[in-house]
Amino acid sequence: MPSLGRLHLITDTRPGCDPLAVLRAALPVARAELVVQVRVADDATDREAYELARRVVALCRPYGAACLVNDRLHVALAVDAAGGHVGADDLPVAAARHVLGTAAVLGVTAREPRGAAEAVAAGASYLGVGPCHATATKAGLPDPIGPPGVRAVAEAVDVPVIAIGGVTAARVPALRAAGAYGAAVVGALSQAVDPARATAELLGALAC
Ligand SMILES: Cc1ncc(COP(=O)(O)OP(=O)(O)O)c(N)n1
Ligand SMILES: Cc1nc(C(=O)O)sc1CCOP(=O)(O)O
Ligand SMILES: [Mg+2]
Repeated sequence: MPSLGRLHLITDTRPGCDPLAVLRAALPVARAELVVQVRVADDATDREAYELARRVVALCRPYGAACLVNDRLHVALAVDAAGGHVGADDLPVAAARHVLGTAAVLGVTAREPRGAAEAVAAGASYLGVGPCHATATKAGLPDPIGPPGVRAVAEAVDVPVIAIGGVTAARVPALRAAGAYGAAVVGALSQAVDPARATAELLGALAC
């Protein structure tokens, strides 16, 4: 697997959001440190997911940034993305690896050490671990695990741990100290007044 970027930007396709504008601001700042995960609403069509992913891949390419597709691995393959991300309601990890092939990046959601180790054994390249903090971006999540929960997973696996859920630049140092390799964000960039500056702040925190 090529080296994984530390800052994962997950597209925010809620009404009023402009994920491509946020991406255009973030890319020149983060370049190959950026991983863009194309995530659309569950009721979005495959065609909508494909069109967004196709644009993201094209924007990322000149910067060497990777594009992953959440849930819909056929879309990842169709747009020649670097890989995908799956969780408990998606294809099982081994099946996802089979679909994507050995060279692809495969992210898997893990919330505790045992599930994390199983995901790695089944083919995960990295783990999305959270929710680290409370978040208004996604409903129905379990209680936040905080930096101690991140540490428990990070100590159980040998793949990069990407902290997710309520991540801000101010919260990154504690997550890094707990063993997180990087962080995935929606609101910290999508809701930022100045997404380029917010990108720089997150990257600065992740570099320490
Ligand atoms: C980096 C990262 N971590 C966790 C998730 C959550 O994935 P999942 O549990 O499959 O939930 P949905 O995002 O599909 O609603 C993620 N997408 N990225
Ligand atoms: C998509 C997603 N998955 C999570 C998980 O814990 O599985 S938290 C989350 C949303 C993260 O958004 P924000 O950075 O705005 O908190
Ligand atoms: Mg999913």
